[in-house]
Amino acid sequence: MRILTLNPGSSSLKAAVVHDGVAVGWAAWQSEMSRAVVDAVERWPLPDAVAVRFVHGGTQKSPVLVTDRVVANLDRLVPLAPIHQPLSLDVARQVRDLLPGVPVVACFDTAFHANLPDAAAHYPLPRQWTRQNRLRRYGFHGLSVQYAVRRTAELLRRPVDELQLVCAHVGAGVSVTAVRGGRSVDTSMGFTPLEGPAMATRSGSIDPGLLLHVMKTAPMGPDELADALCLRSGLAGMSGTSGDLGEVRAAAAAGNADAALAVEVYVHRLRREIGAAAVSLGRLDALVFTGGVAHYQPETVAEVAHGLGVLGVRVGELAQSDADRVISSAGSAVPVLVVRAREDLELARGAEAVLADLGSEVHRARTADRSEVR
Ligand SMILES: Nc1ncnc2c1ncn2[C@@H]1O[C@H](COP(=O)(O)OP(=O)(O)O)[C@@H](O)[C@H]1O
Ligand SMILES: CC(=O)OP(=O)(O)O
Ligand SMILES: [Mg+2]
Repeated sequence: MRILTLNPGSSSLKAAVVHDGVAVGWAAWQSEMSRAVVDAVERWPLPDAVAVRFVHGGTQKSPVLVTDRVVANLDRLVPLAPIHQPLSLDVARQVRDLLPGVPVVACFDTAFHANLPDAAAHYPLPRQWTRQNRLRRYGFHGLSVQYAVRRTAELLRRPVDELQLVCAHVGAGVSVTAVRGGRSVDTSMGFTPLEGPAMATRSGSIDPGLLLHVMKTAPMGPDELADALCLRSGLAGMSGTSGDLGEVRAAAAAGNADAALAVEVYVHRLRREIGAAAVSLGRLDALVFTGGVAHYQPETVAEVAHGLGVLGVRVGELAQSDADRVISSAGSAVPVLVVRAREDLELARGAEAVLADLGSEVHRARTADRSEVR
């Protein structure tokens, strides 16, 4: 079965064709996103189905076939993922128009975290707010984490059920998840993908009291505030350069003190979240890094890992490599791995599962029809 996978992230749109579980074509767009879907559809032969990544699926626990009703429901979640959800909706709408008759499946980042323990899922806020607004930690990057966990189990030759690990997804968005026996038990992103470590252009967690102070001293509307926290903060906001860590590092090396501080804060906050995730587990069997930064910028992974001796982590010098691998030194009490983010494979699995369910529903309906006739 050929699945076209479309993964709109905050800094790129990635497409892949996955044939019977194996990726056979890739493409990525960092700009001109409006042309990206047309390009992707024209580039490869007609697929059996299309899978689209949606970061927010609310309380949805598994992928679903995209219908007009599903689109309307996902549209309501736009305010909870303002820099991702509109793009995914746009991609799904375009692909349905361009490929009528080809099933489109929505796969959700949030699904992997749908069964978080209560203590991790709840915010200590007034009960009425929580009920009225369905406030909870949804968690994101679930498709990436789910793949990284499976790949880690393969590389360590251990069953997923037995592994307790921390997975840091370090891309334009950054999150840290604690996974016990293949299930998410805590994660740094929350009600929206704004909580947690500092990110490319997102602030990550900040003191809510600080926001109250800013709102009093320099009043602004919710849209302006959202713009500042989602697009003008993080590495970009602190350094005054860009959200790309490679560029911020280059600016720091050229003597830009703001850029140097931005990298320090970024690394510090990521370590802090890894420590917090580790204590949500009974023991730490592995620490896994995935995402664009983990893949392309090993110096950042090494720098983060060097500060994690308290967790029994030891990592030496690292070179860039395309291979998924264990990067910890021989004496490390905890294996550390870098695994390429493969949301494409997870998206294809989701689409295949939905199509298989639809196939068996049709089969059940036909069998029921026949027995009624008899
Ligand atoms: N070819 C590359 N060389 C160096 N760094 C890269 C490269 N590609 C991606 N990155 C790093 O990864 C980040 C994007 O990560 P990614 O996981 O692809 O983001 P997203 O999926 O959110 O768009 C970039 O900001 C950059 O820091
Ligand atoms: C959830 C999220 O932040 O995704 P991305 O890193 O792809 O922007
Ligand atoms: Mg991404």
